Amino acid sequence: MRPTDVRHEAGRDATEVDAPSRVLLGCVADDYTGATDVATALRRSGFRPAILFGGVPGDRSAPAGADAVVVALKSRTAPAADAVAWSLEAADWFDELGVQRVFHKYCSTFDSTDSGNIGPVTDALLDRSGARLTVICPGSPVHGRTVYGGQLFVHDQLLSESPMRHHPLTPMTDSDLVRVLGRQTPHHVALLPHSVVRSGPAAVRERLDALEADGVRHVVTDAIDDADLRVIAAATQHLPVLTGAAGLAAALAPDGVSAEAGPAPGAGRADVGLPAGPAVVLAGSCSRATMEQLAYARERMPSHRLDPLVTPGAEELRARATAWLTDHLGKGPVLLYSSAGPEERAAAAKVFGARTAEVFEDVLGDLARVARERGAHRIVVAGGETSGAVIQRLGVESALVGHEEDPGVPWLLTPDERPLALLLKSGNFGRADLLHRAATTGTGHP
Ligand SMILES: Nc1ncnc2c1ncn2[C@@H]1O[C@H](COP(=O)(O)OP(=O)(O)OP(=O)(O)O)[C@@H](O)[C@H]1O
Ligand SMILES: O=C(O)[C@@H](O)C(=O)CO
Repeated sequence: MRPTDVRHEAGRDATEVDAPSRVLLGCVADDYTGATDVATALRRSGFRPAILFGGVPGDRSAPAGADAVVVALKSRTAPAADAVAWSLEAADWFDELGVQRVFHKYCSTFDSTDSGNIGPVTDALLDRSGARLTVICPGSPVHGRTVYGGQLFVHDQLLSESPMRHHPLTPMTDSDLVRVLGRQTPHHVALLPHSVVRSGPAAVRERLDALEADGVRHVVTDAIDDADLRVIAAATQHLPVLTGAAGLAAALAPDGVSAEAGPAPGAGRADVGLPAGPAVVLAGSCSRATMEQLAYARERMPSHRLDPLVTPGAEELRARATAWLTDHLGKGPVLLYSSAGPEERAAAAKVFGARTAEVFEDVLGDLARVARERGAHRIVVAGGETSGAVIQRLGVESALVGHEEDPGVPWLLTPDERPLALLLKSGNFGRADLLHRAATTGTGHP
């Protein structure tokens, strides 16, 4: 399967014929659920995005019919040098496609560590473009992420007070983004305060120019609602590199001029048909929303927990889960999960040590492969890293972006004769019934 053998169009009916189109925007996303989140935001704002998993496609050609391409990487927790190299490779490809703007998509909760990777990747993209300044804009009101005074809020909590402080891979214990990014880059970081954003695009542009003249490279932008993001989008049309989360992407506009007006009503809303057939939910996310969704789903569908205390070896864990899956698949939607709270995670770490996350990702990825081989038509995954492992193991290179099941969580359809429907859910996204709903809607199962 080559990405160009299929149509990657996202905003139209899947039977329409693609006309060649110019790729206006290249987006490099640091994880797979983040890539689907930004692709669906672009779709909402009127773009026709294509999503490419794992890096630049082998034949380097433009996906047919797309005017935005999203390269999904699994680079959020990779060594910084790898994250930089993969992102630059994507940027080189964007150049070949004639792309004029690059968007670096990272998590709306700024998931990163002091060694990267938001700072190093942004610096590398800026160096390459020759631009001297960009914005750092994780605010994404649709997901409850706002920035005020440079402090990142998750709904009504500071980031450092939110459950993100317990994240297994990127615990976020500081809400001050100027400070957080300042530890990831040797360059000058400054704040664009909300009072300036509220003054409109001309005031923002004037402040950005002044900050650039002062040698500032990274400008953390306050944004508390979509109107703020539209102002920022309108004021940064001259910048070749933008960075942020889906909120800013949704404020961009394909024609580059209507950013302040917002998307056309109904843009990108058409539903895609989902294939019928066995459905599997695989969860590795330990985030709060996922835990609530698991509690809801466990009461309504058969489930199996990957529990290292019951099977204290990776192969034993895999074998038991595989046997359970093959026994239950086909009788109705099933759920397999490793997700656990802080205490159970500490217990898991005693069994698997530094390899804990890797073991769960590996086993869940393998279960996806087994499910697909045994006829699953629908795979729902919770967690960005977990989604990366699943997509890699399934060998999926590209997908059509369909309608959103919940905000930021679109259906993806593989361009196969026997399409696979995938729902890659960011850890903290979705309503409590999302996993169950996604596994059952239209399957004839309650
Ligand atoms: N019981 C467990 N103990 C320790 N680590 C676990 C356990 N279960 C899963 N993990 C690991 O925790 C990590 C969760 O990250 P993942 O990105 O999948 O979810 P998330 O951070 O909630 O999602 P997102 O990145 O979309 O917000 C994975 O690497 C997973 O393997
Ligand atoms: O921005 C977000 O919160 C998500 O798209 C994400 O990146 C989760 O991994």
